[in-house]
Amino acid sequence: MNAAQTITPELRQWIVEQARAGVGPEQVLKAMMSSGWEEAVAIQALEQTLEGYLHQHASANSLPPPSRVPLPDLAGAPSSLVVDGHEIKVLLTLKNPQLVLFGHLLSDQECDLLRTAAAGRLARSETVAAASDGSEVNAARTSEGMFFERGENEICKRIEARIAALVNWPVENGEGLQVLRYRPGAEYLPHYDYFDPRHASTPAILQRGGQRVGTLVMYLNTPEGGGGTIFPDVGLEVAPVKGNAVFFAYDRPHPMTRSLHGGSPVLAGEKWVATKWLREGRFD
Ligand SMILES: O=C(O)CCC(=O)C(=O)O
Ligand SMILES: [Fe+2]
Repeated sequence: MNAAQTITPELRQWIVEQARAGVGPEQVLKAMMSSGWEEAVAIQALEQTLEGYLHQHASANSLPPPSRVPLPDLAGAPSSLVVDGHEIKVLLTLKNPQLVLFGHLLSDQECDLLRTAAAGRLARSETVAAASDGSEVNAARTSEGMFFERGENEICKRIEARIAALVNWPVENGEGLQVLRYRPGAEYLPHYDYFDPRHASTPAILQRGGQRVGTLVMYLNTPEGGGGTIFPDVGLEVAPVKGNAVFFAYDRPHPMTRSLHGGSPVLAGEKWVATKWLREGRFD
């Protein structure tokens, strides 16, 4: 850095004032350069000052700090990714929420194998209880479901390895696959998948693997009608198509991630999904 151009407290304050007044960083940069700042020094001043400001703002507003999240490698905007010889289509991406729609993540045969393996073990779905420890049956969630242990059988192992490679996240940080079946009329009202920091049961849940930071919902069949996965904050509805999967990541347990989502009511036929939740740390 040019020793003659130091970032004084006055300069920092001026930069923060510009940000508060809604002046874009490009304009601030332009103003700094026209008053004699070298571009590289000005950019550094801007970045350092605004980063510090954002952190202070976050802690003052009790925002949890961000964590690393699982993400596919989409450098070069590929139309497909090959994972272990299996070609997965990239059909749609969103930045906020961080979301990717994959095509053909599972083969028809893999979908059928998972459904068959799960069918005999389905029970009415539960959600985390709001007040006490443990879980409870909830009117917001009218599906039936079951959990496999991680690595429980060959089909789980194969799919878990594919997911880990696809989103660059250790297999050990994944929960066991969950399979859900929705009959006509069944739905899952909009919710967040992270554990609510305000719930009494959350600290105990977080001891095993930390927060959830990503979700992959895989469609195991194509319902005749309804059953899309909705993201109300951005007005997105993902059509449930056998073998496709929607992935979304959330870097902190906060609505600012826009990761609110739900399963809209099935109108005709059944809807089957397998959900994979990814934790910050090892889920042992
Ligand atoms: O069924 C869906 O489309 C969404 C499922 C879901 O949100 C979940 O399993 O957490
Ligand atoms: Fe969910």
